[in-house]
Amino acid sequence: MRIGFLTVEWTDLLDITLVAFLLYQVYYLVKGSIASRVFLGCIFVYVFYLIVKGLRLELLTTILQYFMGVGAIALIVIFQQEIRRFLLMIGKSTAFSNNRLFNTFFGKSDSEGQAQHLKKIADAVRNIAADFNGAIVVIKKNDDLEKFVQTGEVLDATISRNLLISIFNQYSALHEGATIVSDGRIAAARCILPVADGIDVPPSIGFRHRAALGMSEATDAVVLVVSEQTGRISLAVEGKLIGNISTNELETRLADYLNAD
Ligand SMILES: Nc1ncnc2c1ncn2[C@@H]1O[C@H](COP(=O)(O)OP(=O)(O)OP(=O)(O)O)[C@@H](O)[C@H]1O
Repeated sequence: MRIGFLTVEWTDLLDITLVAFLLYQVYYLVKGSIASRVFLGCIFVYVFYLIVKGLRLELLTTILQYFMGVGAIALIVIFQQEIRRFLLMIGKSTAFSNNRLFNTFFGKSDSEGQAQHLKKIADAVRNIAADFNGAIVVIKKNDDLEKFVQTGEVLDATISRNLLISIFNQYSALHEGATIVSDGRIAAARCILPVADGIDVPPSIGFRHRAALGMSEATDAVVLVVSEQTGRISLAVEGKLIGNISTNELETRLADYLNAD
C-alpha cells in the first residue's frame, strides 16, 4: 500500500501497533510514579536526537548517541522496580499455576479448608480491630512470598484465631510488621513488606497502610490492615487500598479476591 511517497507493508502496521502497545504498557506502569517524569524526559531526548540527526548536526548527534548508550544502562537502574512489575505482570498472566484447569487436576488451590481458614482470620481481625490493635495480615494467592517470609520470624503454625490475636496484641514481641499466611499456615510474623512510594499514594496514609499497598503492588497477595488509631479494617489488592471494610463482608471479600482469576 502507498501513502503519498511512503510504501507501507502490513508488517509496518504490525510493528507500529506493537510499539504503541508496549509504550502504552510502559506508560501505564510508570504513571503516577517519579519514573513517569524520567520516561517523558527520555522521549524528549530521543525526539531531540532525531531532529538533530535529521538536520545533520554531526557533533551534537555523536554526543547524543553516546549519551543514549550510557542512558540505556542508567534506565535499567532507574526503572528496576517498573521492569520487575512488568515481568511479574507477564508472568502472572501466563503462569501455569494460575490456570484453573491445572489447579483442578493437580489440586493446588483446593478450596477445601479455605473457607475455614478465612473465617478464623476474619474473626481474629474483627477482634484485633475492636481492641484498636494495629495489624497487617498478608494472605498468599499465587505468587511466592518466601522472600518476605524470610524477613520475619518464621512460625509455620496452624491458622488459629487466638494465635493471630496474640501476635497482634500490643505487648507481644511479634506484633510489629506483617504476619504472612501462606498455603493454609501462618508462615511468619514480624515481616517487612515493600513500602508503596508512588506520588499517587495519599500523603495522609501511614507506614502500615503504605506497606500493605506496596505488598499488593509487588505481588498478587491480599493484604488486610487494621488501623491502630481508628480500628478500621482496609484491604489492599492489586495496588489499590479499599478502606473501611465492614466486618460482615470481610470473609466474602477475601474469598472473592482469592478465588478470582
Ligand atoms: N515496611 C513495613 N512492613 C511491615 N510493617 C510495617 C512496615 N512499615 C511499618 N509497618 C508497621 O506499621 C507500624 C507503623 O504504622 P503507622 O502508624 O506509621 O501507620 P498507619 O498506616 O498510620 O497505621 P495506624 O492507622 O495503625 O497508625 C509499625 O509499627 C509497623 O508495625
